[in-house]
Amino acid sequence: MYLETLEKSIYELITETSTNLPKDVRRAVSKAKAAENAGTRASMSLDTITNNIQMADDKVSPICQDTGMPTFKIKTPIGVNQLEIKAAIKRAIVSATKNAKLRPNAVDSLTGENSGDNLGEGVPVVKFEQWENDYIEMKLILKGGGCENKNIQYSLPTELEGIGRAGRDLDGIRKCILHSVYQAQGQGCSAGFIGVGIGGDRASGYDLAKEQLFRSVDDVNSNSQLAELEEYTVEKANTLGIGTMGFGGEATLLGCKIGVMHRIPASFFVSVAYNCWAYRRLAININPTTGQINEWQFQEGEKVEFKDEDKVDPTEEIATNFVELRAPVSEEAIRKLKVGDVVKISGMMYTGRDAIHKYLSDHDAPLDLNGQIIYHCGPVVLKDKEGNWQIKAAGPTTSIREEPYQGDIMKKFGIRAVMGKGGMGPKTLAALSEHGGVYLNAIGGAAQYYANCITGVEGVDLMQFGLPEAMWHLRVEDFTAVVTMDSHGNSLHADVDKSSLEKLALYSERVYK
Ligand SMILES: O=C(O)C[C@H](O)C(=O)O
Ligand code: SF4
Repeated sequence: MYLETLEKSIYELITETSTNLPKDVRRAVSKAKAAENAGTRASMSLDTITNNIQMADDKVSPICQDTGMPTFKIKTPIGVNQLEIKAAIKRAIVSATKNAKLRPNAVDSLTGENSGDNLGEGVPVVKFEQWENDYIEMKLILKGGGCENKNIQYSLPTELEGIGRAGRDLDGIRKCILHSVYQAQGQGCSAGFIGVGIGGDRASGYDLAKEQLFRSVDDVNSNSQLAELEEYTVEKANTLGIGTMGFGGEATLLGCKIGVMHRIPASFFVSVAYNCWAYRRLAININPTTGQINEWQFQEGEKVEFKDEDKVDPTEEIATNFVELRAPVSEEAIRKLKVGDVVKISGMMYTGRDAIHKYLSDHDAPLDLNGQIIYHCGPVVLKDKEGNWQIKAAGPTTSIREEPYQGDIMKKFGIRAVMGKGGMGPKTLAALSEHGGVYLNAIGGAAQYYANCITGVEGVDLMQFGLPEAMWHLRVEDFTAVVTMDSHGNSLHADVDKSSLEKLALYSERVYK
């Protein structure tokens, strides 16, 4: 009975973490929204984000389609069987995946094969400790890949772009932390949160950084020097002008938590774990005799509900330069689009992410892509009772990973628009000019919001790459995104990068003597 109840408790923890954003995070997002100027792209993005948070909660569906690397940190009283707990975690993971609370995310690194059930070598991550308390504490974080890719580790002393030399002292640490926010730009779905680990070695430094992500957004560091640095970082990072999704704006960083540990003389690491706004982490206290949940953590304070009064139609706000797009799109129509335009797509689009881009670079496409729109997305899908595919969550993925392939593929197949998040680099920008194409930025993490714009799945190709990586043929209606790179050589991402680097340089002067 204990084991059954324990599995049920863990299943509940997974479901809540994936679908119901913690109260402290909601308050931080709500505060950011209040600080953003109405009518801007940043405030439109935050509206989409808050709508999405509410939809995920109401439907008990994933907030973001990337349900991340499930990471459990557990403390047990002496005598509790940890092997049984690990086995129960695995069973709960398999059921949560089956019920589309988690996307199948475990991929064999050598063969590329998706295990389909979120189990694999080293997945999930489960770490145990013992303690003297008489209950089990189980913490879970679902940290997605896009923000994980923006983690950074500095080895001091070092020379940093924009902000200059970072020495082996508190001021050098300060510079690394500010630089970490700059280098993430919008790619980790800003506005984000950072956990920082000072000291340790490369592995324990990152562990310490990630441990900080389990602190409450509103707590105050017990080390007064670090408390000051946390506050300083949030204040200054929000002057960099990166903004939500890197569109520019006031809200760039919603929280900074710093931990410190000893190091060995030759090493001095500052490790930064970046977490997107979809900051999914919760914890439960479990009765070790019954397996029942005694208490949920992160429950202090008000739960902000993002209800109807907040639901602004994003297209209404910036209606002046809003454009309808329906594939196949002509070169002429694409060349009319400019950075800043908001498009509303209806009709067909096709998903393609890492495996598809590599495949298309040396194979034919499974269908005619001339004039079509490619969406960088790995959705959560579920087959219904009639055997039809249902899209359960479908936000964009980080596009920059496709930079080596994108331009060539657009030209090879006549693709006119690619959509994802975080922007792309100079090679794609040049191809957009040459060929007549645009890059569209969708709001990262808004997986429920976008799933709602998908009216049907009309086919799927290349299933051998696994569900998230397959090419899904999606019929959509009023799917909204912003043109952030156009066919005239303009890139909002390049502009925001440049201006935020200039602002970062303003913090080169020593602050800590
Ligand atoms: O894998 C995904 O769907 C998204 C990923 O978390 C990303 O941010 O790029
Ligand atoms: S898509 Fe964005 S919100 Fe979702 S896991 Fe990746 S970084 Fe986070």
